[in-house]
Parts: sequence; C-alpha cells; structure tokens
Amino acid sequence: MSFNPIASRRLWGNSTSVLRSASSSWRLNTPRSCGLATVVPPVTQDATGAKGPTAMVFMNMGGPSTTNEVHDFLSRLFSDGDLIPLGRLQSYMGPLIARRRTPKIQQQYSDIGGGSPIRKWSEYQCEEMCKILDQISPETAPHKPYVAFRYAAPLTETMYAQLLKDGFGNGKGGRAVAFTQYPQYSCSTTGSSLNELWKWRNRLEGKNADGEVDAAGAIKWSVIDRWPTHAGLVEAFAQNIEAQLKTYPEDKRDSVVLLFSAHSLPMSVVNRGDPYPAEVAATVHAVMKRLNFSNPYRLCWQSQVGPSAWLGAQTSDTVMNYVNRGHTDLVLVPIAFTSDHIETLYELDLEVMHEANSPGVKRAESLNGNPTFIRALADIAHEHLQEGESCSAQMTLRCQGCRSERCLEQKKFFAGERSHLVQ
Ligand SMILES: C=CC1=C(C)c2cc3[nH]c(cc4nc(cc5[nH]c(cc1n2)c(C)c5CCC(=O)O)C(CCC(=O)O)=C4C)c(C)c3C=C
Ligand code: FES
Ligand SMILES: [Fe+2]
Repeated sequence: MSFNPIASRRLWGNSTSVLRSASSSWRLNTPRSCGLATVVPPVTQDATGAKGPTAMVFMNMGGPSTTNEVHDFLSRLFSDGDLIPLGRLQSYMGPLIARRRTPKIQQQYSDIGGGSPIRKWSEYQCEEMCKILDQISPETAPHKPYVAFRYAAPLTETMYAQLLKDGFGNGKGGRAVAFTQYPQYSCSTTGSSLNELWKWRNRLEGKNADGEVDAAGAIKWSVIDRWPTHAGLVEAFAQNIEAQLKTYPEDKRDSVVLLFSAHSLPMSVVNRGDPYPAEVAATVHAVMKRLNFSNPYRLCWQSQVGPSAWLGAQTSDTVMNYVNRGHTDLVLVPIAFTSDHIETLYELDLEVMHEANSPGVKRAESLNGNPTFIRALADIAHEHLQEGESCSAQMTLRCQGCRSERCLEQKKFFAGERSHLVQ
C-alpha cells in the first residue's frame, strides 16, 4: 500500500504543510503484540517546544483474528451491558448466549477467510496516521500508536498496561487521545469503549493515600468522540463510490441506486435518544452533497440480532424490493464502519449479493488502508490537538432516556473542564 501525503493533502487541502519530521530521533518499530511501540522517552518539553510524546489510542469493538477467538469475542460482547442490557442476569446469560451462537459465527468468519481483518487495519491505520501527525503537528510529536478493542485483543486493559509500561501515567503524567474509530457516536459503541477506558483508568492508575487516583500524575485524556461529516472522511467515501460507479456503462451510470448501509440499532436504543441514527444520516447527506446528488439514494440498516424491534428498513429487504422492481443496478455503501468485517464480507458480499443474484448489484470498497482516509484521520487528530478541548460539546449531553450511572460518571471524567455541563 503506498501513501502519498502530498497528493492526498491536495484533495481537500486544509492542513498545515510542515513536512519536517519532528520525531526523526524517535521512530516507531514494526507492529507488536498490541499495536504498540517500544519504550517512550520521558514526557518533557524539548528545545523545539515539542510537548510530546502523545499517545494516540484507536478505540473500536475489534473482532476475532482467528475462528478460535470467536467464543471469547462473543462472550465479552454479550456480557457488555452497554451494548446488550440483560440486567442482573448479564454475567450468567452473556456467556450462555455466546456459547450457543459460537458455531454459527465461527462458520461466518471461516467463510470470509478465517478471521476479522479489523486488527490488521486498525494497527496499520493508527501507525500511518501517527507518521503523518509527526509531520503536521511537530509541537505534539512524537505520536505513539495504540489500539484498544472492546471485545478482542488487544483489549483496553492490555493497552492501558502498555501505556503505563511505556512511561505514561502512574505518577508521570503525559497526554493521551482516545480516538473513536466509529465515525458516528452511539452509546452502544463509542460510549461502551469510553466506559471501559474509564474503568481501567480507575483500576490501573496510581492511587494516593486515600485510595483515589492521583490525578496530578495520571494520564491526561482527551477524546475525539465523533467525526461524521469530516471533509476527509466524506472525500474518502465519495472516491470509493465514484470508483464503483465507473464500472457501469456510461449511459446507465446516473441511474444506479446508491444504498448506504449501516449497522442497525434496537428501537429501545433509538427511543432512548441515541445520536447514532442522526449522525449516520448526516454522513450520508454530506457524501451525497460532495457527489452533487448525482444518483438516487437511500439509507438502510443491517445486522439486526434477536427478536426485538430494530431500526429499518433492513438492507437485505431493501435490495430485494428494488431488484424485484427492476432497479438491478445498485451500489451498497457501508457507511458506519471504516474497515471490513463480517457485516461487509459475509452479510453484504456473500448473503445479500447472492440473494440479489444480479451482476449490477455491487459494493463500494471499505476504507481500510485508503490513503485519503488515513490522511483524514491525521487531520481530525491534528484539529483536536490544536483546539485543546477535552471532548465535543455534544458529548457533554446524555441521552434523554439515559439512566446509567456509568455514562454519567464517565462523561463527567472525560468532559474535563466541560464536566459542569454533564448531568
Ligand atoms: C457502528 C457499528 C455498530 C453498531 C452501532 C453496533 C450496535 C450493536 N451491535 C449489536 C450486536 C452485535 N454486533 C455484532 C457484531 C458486530 N457489530 C458491529 C458494529 C456495530 N454494532 C460489527 C462491525 C460487528 C462485526 C465484527 C467483525 O466482523 O469483526 C454481534 C456479533 C455477531 C453476531 O453474533 O451476529 C452482535 C451480537 C447490538 C445489540 C448493537 C446495539 C445495541
Ligand atoms: S445511554 Fe446515552 S448517555 Fe447514557
Ligand atoms: Fe453490532
């Protein structure tokens, strides 16, 4: 995969053009056990004014890299009360459901090549982003890449222990940015990852004589909590759609239907006031605007699990309804996840495409190692580091129907100076 920062910068050209590497004296090694680098120099301000190192922590759900990891992945997923609330039965029911579901999901991972590629892509994206950040944000360099997954290795606690080992926190302070890799915020995804990060921060950071975290020497966290309409993200999606549209004959191109597909949410979560559906719709609108609304389009929702009501229309029904009505040229666009996973490689490519049985039904590529996308990640991080805000204003507001003490305390912590806004 080649990366050309100059070419990709030209695409939406809004960044500082400092191409000098501020961290040439401190280079990262090749990928390691948790997407982590070796020992960090102590946190100091050097002669150039650099305030690094800055830890850049990519948060995501993760996925099993091999079929042997499927059971543990599902067990953690079904034990997560922020994703699937099972009340007092959670610790009993979670592993039970996971055990029953494992063979079916193992087969799906086996059918897509034996595992989820999310770890490979996350480590690559984070390391490449940090290299660009070292160039465009020398004042916060060096930037160190870390990956923290919610349900698979490298888990949040592994990442946190590595941060401490690398010289951050535990009395030494230092700065870390929790960068969600879900562009659109949901309390079931980014919210859950932040709750987990907050939990391990309280468990692993050094305590004072009263048993409380010694805030002065602990890691100073800030959060990039959403980026649904960032120009670089929109550009990367638009380019992938344009590339797929070019595969249709010119006279048919304008009538190809674009079907944006996002992971659905249970209606109970939607009705609680979760911001995700509106933010996904905002991404779709921004991408269509960038494409000058060249094609007809719809947003639909996939991957619902279990018997409760979920947000629709479902992607598979949508495709079949359109195909049966004669719209046999359709491009599916996964819009809420930045790398491939079973929802794209299995559900869309194998199930939906197979059922549609039409050569005109295609899928836009996922962002994966796309240089335009990685450049966008660096610009988002750079803007965040320059602004100096602990999180977005939007993160300070809880959902209308939220009853979770965990959400409340987590938001108060990560909101930092904005914490008076959280109620
Ligand atoms: C933006 C993305 C996602 C949202 C929002 C989301 C919400 C959500 N998911 C479940 C239940 C399950 N999700 C599962 C797998 C899974 N989920 C996402 C993304 C989002 N989920 C991805 C990318 C994946 C696949 C991971 C990979 O392939 O690497 C699963 C496990 C698979 C299965 O058993 O079918 C479950 C279960 C809920 C309940 C929920 C909202 C509350
Ligand atoms: S559920 Fe959304 S803030 Fe708690
Ligand atoms: Fe999911």
